[in-house]
Amino acid sequence: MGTAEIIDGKAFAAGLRERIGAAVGGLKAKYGTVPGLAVVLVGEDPASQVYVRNKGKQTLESGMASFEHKLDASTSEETLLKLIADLNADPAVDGILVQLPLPDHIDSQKVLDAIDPEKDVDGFHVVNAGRLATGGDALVPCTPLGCLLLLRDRLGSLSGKHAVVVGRSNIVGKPMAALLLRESCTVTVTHSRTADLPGECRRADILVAAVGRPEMVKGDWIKPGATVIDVGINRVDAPEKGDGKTKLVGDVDFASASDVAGAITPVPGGVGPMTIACLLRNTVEAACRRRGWEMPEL
Ligand SMILES: Nc1nc2c(c(=O)[nH]1)N[C@@H](CN(C=O)c1ccc(C(=O)N[C@@H](CCC(=O)O)C(=O)O)cc1)CN2
Repeated sequence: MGTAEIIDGKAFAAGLRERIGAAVGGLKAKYGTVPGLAVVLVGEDPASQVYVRNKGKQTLESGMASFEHKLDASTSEETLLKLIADLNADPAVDGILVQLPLPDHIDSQKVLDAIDPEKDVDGFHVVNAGRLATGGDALVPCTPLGCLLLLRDRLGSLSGKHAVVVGRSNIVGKPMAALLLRESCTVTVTHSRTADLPGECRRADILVAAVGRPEMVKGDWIKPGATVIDVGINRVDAPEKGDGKTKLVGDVDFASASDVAGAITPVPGGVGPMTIACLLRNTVEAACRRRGWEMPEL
C-alpha cells in the first residue's frame, strides 16, 4: 500500500532502549548505582494500566530501578500530593511520572507542578515548558522528543524546513512546535479554528498530526514527498475484522497519505513505542544532572 517509506518507530525505539541499557551498565560500573524511575497510576483505566506495566518492565530491562505506585481511583488530591512530596525527597528516585489522564476530581496541572522540575521526566512541569520555550536546558516531553528523533534520523538537518503541527495540546502540539523551532524549522501551529486546514497542511515539508481525530488528515492534504509523523492513537470499530472487533488508527488516513508522502509513521508501530523509550532516556538524563554524572552519548 502506497509508495511512502514507512518509518519504523518500533525498531528505532528498540535500538534506543539497547543503547540506554548499555549506558546504564556503564553508569553502574562507574558510579556504583543506577537511575530510578517512579511511576504513579491513579485508578484502573485499562490503557493506562498497560502503559504503566510496560514502563515498569522496560525500566527494569534497561537495568534501572523501577518504583510503581498504584492508587485507588478515589484517592484524594491531597494524598497524591503527599506521595509526590515523598518521591521528590527520595534520593533513589531520579524521575517521577504521573500517568495521565487523572480522575476528574484531581487537578492534573497542580499535581504535575508539584513534581520537582529536576525529576520531571515527562517534561510537563511549567518550569520545563518555560525552559523549552525559551531555549533553556529542559527535560522535554517524551512523545514530541520521540517524533524529533525519528525526523532527525530520516532527514538529518531540519533547518529551513516548513513544519506544520496539527494540534496545540500542552503535552504534544506546543512542545513539538518549540522543538521544531529549536531545530530552525519555520513552524505553523494549526488547530480546530484554523481557516483552510488542508491548505496549511499542504505547505508542510514536515507534517505532525496530533489532534486526536481518527484519520482526519487525508492524502490530498499532503505535499508530495513530505515527511508525515502521526501521533494519534485512536481505537475505532473494525467491522471488517468481525462483530465487536476494534483496531488502532492514527490521526492520518494512512491508505491515502502513504500514496503521496515521502515517508510516514504507521499506527501502531510508529511514534507510540518512542514515548516509553524517550522516558527511559529522560530518566538517565535527570539522574546524570541531579547526581553530577557525565551524560552518556545516546
Ligand atoms: N504521564 C503521561 N501520560 C500519558 C503519556 C505520557 O507521555 N505521559 N502518553 C500517553 C500514553 N502513553 C504513555 O504514557 C503511551 C501511548 C502509546 C504507546 C504505544 O506504544 N502505543 C503503541 C500501541 C499500543 C496499543 O496496542 O494499544 C503504538 O503506537 O504502536 C506508549 C505509551 C497518554 N498518557
